Amino acid sequence: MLNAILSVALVLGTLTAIPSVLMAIRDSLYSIVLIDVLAISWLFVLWRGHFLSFSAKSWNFLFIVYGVGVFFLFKVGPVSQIYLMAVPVLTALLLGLRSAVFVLVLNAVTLISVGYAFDIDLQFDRYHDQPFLRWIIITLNFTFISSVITVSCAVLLRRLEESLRKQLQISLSLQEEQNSLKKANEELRLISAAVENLNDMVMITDNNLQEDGPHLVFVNKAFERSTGYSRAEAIGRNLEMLYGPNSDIHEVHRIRSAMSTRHAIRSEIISYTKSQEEFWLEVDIRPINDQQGKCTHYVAIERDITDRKKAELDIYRLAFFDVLTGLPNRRLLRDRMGVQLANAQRTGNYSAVLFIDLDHFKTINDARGHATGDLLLVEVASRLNQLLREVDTVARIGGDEFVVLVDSLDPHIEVAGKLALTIAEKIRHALSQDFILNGQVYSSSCSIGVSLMPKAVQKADDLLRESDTAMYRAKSAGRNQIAFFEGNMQIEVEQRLTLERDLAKALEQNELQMVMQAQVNKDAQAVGAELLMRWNSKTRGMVSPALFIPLAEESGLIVKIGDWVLSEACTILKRLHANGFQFPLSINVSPKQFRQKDFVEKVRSILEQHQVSGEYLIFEVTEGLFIDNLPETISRMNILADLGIRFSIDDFGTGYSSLNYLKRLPLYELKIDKSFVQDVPGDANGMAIVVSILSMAKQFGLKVVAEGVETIEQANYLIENDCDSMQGFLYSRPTAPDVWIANQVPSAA
Ligand SMILES: Nc1nc2c(ncn2[C@@H]2O[C@H](COP(=O)(O)OP(=O)(O)OP(=O)(O)O)[C@@H](O)[C@H]2O)c(=O)[nH]1
Repeated sequence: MLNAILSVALVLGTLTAIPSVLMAIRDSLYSIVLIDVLAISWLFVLWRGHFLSFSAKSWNFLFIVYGVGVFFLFKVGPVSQIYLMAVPVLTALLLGLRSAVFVLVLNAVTLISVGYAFDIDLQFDRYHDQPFLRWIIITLNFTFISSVITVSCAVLLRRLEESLRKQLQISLSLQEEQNSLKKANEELRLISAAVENLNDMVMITDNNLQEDGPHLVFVNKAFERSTGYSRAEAIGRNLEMLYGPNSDIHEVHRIRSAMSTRHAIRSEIISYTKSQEEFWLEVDIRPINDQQGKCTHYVAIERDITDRKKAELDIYRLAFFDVLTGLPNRRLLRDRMGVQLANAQRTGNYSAVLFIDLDHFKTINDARGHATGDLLLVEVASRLNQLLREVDTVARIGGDEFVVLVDSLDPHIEVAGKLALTIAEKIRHALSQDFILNGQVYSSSCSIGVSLMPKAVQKADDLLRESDTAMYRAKSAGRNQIAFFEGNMQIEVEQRLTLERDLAKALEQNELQMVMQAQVNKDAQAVGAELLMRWNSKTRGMVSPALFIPLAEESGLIVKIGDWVLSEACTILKRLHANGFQFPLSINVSPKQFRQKDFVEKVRSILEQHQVSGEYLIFEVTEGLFIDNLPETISRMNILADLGIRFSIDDFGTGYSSLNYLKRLPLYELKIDKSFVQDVPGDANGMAIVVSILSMAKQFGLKVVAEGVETIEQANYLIENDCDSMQGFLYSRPTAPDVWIANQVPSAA
């Protein structure tokens, strides 16, 4: 600022000085010329010189103006006051009010002292007689105006300065804000570029948990790449758009509940792409809060972990499953045994461990090669899996060794042992059926060791050892056997085994025979008869059918026995016909026999062989036949019905009891079980059952035979209610056909 004032003063001073100097020269006023030149030169030196400080320069400049003013006071008079007035104003401008006051005082002193002392003429025409008063008035007036102008200037300057400072501050803070805004913008640009190009999926949702919210407000490129949804398709939809049928519902609930309570959550969940392909996602969801701590959004960072999950699964499979058969291996078996043992100890229910080892497996390996041996092992695994329930475990623990874990059999050890034996029998039977491997037939068998749990202080390894020991016992007893670790159970097994062997022999040695029990109408005339089997063993005497028939079913002997029964029935029929009895014979057909693949063919060939029409045969089947594969059963029944064979449901009302199948089956007759017949006419429940069976049979157009009729009251009740025929001790005991015929001859003839 000072230099600007100096340059203005220099230019204007020079311009003012030129005419002044010329006129002074003309009037020979050389002192004025000298002062003008001196002042302009000094000004020039000050303007150019950089050796003085600001205040020194300012005081020099002020001194020049003051000096010129005082000089003009002497020489010129009135014009000097303008110079003198300029000095305090400039002082206020350059050095502040305090210095300006000093200059004002200096001016006043100069005016009064110089003016009064040298009686300077200032065109003030009054008080010439009182020169001191005159100079006081001049000085006061001058000082007054000069002070007002100086102070005004100083105040103005200060205000200006203050406002300038404020403006400077404002502009500084604006600058700062602009800088931080710029920085924030830059940061934002970088962050959004990073988020956009992240390999992880980033999804941001609003915080609307009502309706179908929260809704997506942002998804990055990785999301579009991984899911196949475009940004436009995803925005506005729910975060759960990625979940599907195999997403764990518990995890979905866990995520929902964390979001509803504004908590962060991490989860792993199966998700779906737009084209419904499954993939695993690791999900990390966090709430985003504003400055007041209120949740405004959620950010979800999700990563495709399908490969990791697959690797985990592969590792798990390798660690816990047998590669060849896919069955659990020894490690998983031991785990499950541990769990089962704990359960058994808690519930008191007995379970069983069956240790199965194939007999002479080495021979197949040696004769047909390892690959065929492997095929056999796979086939064995599949048969075992088919036989057992899902809750049971089938494991392969080495070479040709399999272990079956059967859960919760019964709270009583004897019952549990019997059940375990039945299962072991089923397995032994299943594995002794021929295997077809690569088109060739192989026969095999197995030895089974059984151990029951829990026993005191028993561990998984103890159980395995026990069943293994039992298995070796079965091997040493000749293979294709079952052995129990528990001694008392072993006795049962042996009894059963000998009974089974004796039964097989009984068939060969003609120890089995058929007896006949007539079925009569209301007039006590035979309209049919049921053939019943008897076993008169040479060594055991009469063996109860209740004992040997279930055994025959479990061991599979029932099929052979069934064929024999059919043949026998044909022979008996022919004998009856020859003696003039034209009624049909009922025989029992077990589900196992009925389900044999070649059953229909066998029936056809036996009928042909004996030259007997199917019309004279009634197959009594139980309701259990209709539980599995009903369509196949119906079609087989229809084929047999085409041969003339009729079907009767034995023990009706005691089993499956679904009326649905009655409509769909080619049935001829229902047999009321003797347990209901024995209750009539005394028991209200029994009567209700019998009456309802009779009326239902009528509705379906079926005949009814009542079994186990022993008293005349029972017979009368049944006749009164229109029962077609009766069978029981009241009319005849089961008798050998020849004896029956002989007894009937007089009346039949
Ligand atoms: N094919 C095939 N064979 C195997 C496998 N693992 C073990 N083996 C063979 O299985 C056979 C097991 O034989 P053993 O159980 O000891 O004897 P075995 O011939 O079955 O006779 P017994 O058990 O005494 O009736 C051995 O020959 C092993 O080499 C496998 O994964 N695949």
